[in-house]
Amino acid sequence: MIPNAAVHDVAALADALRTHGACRLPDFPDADTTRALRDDLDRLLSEGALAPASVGRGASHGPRADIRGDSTLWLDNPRTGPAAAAFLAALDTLRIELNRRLFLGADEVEAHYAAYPPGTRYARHRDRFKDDDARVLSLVTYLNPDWIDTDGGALRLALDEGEIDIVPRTGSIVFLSECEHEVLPATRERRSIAAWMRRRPR
Ligand SMILES: O=C(O)CCC(=O)C(=O)O
Ligand SMILES: [Fe+2]
Repeated sequence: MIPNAAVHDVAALADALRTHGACRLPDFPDADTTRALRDDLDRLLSEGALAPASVGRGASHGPRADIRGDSTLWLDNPRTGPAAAAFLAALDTLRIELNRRLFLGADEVEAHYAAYPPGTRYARHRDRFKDDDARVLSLVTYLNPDWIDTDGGALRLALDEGEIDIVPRTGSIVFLSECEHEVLPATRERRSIAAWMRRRPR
């Protein structure tokens, strides 16, 4: 079982990450912020602002719909609205508090909007690249309030205690970036924000 925590209870969140490697934040972001982020993503999608995500690095870098089918836009892109900037600031506050408790040494936050068309997936992977351990903590926020379990699209996390499926409705899930996970296909478009707390290259 993955514990739940409130975002202001950073001690509980840190404890869950230490003991389970993952924690749900069912009430983060709050309802108003969630609505504003959903509206922002709605607008960006209607403007065609998201682009097919790439996988890999260097020469092998490029879109691979067989591995991941989402389209993305970074939250710090000038086309995003004020809700995106406010959410990045909230994530940064969380980063600082978690650093204090977990000694993550995370220097910065990065986040992108993502939309998975029906039937697309993200094959099992780690958010750390083989040659780069910059990402220490992953956080995914779901923007699909009327999602039902049979819509599919679960995030499947491979934790020490076994595989756990997260329904991508609302709220956020936080997990260690070294943990393997995959996004299962859904019957409808699946919207989210994927964020990472990471070390700056030194
Ligand atoms: O949307 C999710 O549930 C996870 C997305 C993911 O694994 C990623 O973007 O690296
Ligand atoms: Fe991932």
